[in-house]
Amino acid sequence: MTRMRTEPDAGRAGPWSLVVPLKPLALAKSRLAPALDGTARARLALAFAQDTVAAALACAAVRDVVVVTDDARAGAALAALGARMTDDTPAAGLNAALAHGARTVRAARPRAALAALNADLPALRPGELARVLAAASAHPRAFLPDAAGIGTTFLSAAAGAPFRPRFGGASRARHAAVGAVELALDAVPGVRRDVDTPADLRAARELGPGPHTAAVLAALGPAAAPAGRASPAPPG
Ligand SMILES: Nc1nc2c(ncn2[C@@H]2O[C@H](COP(=O)(O)OP(=O)(O)OP(=O)(O)O)[C@@H](O)[C@H]2O)c(=O)[nH]1
Ligand SMILES: C=C(OP(=O)(O)O)C(=O)O
Repeated sequence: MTRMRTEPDAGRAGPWSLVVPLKPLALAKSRLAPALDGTARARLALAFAQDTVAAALACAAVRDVVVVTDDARAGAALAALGARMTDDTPAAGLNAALAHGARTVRAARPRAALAALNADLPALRPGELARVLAAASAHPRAFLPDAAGIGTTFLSAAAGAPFRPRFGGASRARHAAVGAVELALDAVPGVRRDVDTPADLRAARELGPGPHTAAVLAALGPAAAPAGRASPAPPG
């Protein structure tokens, strides 16, 4: 059964609907296990999602953010920021979750401009996301590779274009193979910096994570991400 909240963001000016997938927190971020126990991983997974969603909602080009998740605690925390929630498709995986989120958006607005954005971008800045969305507007379908250059953190389908998510592992090549245009943008490191491994977490800390992640890292202490600063991300 799908639950949708009322639209707290109805009336926002931006054209883009973002679809943000989020696994149940207890299962998320398993590749951080070498550095962090399950409780810490769940806290960080939620903080990453909060910083991602807060930055997305602060971007003027964004009309609304739809989070696809079965996690009630995460859903409540992200709804409190102004995101809309929809349930996951049971055990069908990431691309099915994204397709479901896209259908949910387009059920109400069939030609809506859509973009998938990973929930693990703790150093996302609204200004960087605005540059990515502006560049994506020039193409029916576009994507941004992750910081490692192997995966994808952002995939768009402009108004009326089909949404063809092929996330998971080496998705950069798959998104190119299905005809999405790779965006060649400098200076959007926060949009590309997904956090999968302890090294990624250190890199995000050096970029400057948002306030939710910074607070969790401070509480976890230096062992969580030894190098770099933990101050909140500056605006823009
Ligand atoms: N709704 C939903 N989101 C998913 C699913 N699988 C992955 N995601 C989300 O997709 C994004 C990218 O996933 P991963 O980088 O693999 O994140 P993860 O699964 O938490 O990390 P690992 O456990 O290390 O693989 C994150 O925002 C995940 O929460 C799924 O089956 N359903
Ligand atoms: C989901 C992806 O990869 P990862 O799980 O490595 O973040 C991806 O980049 O498509």
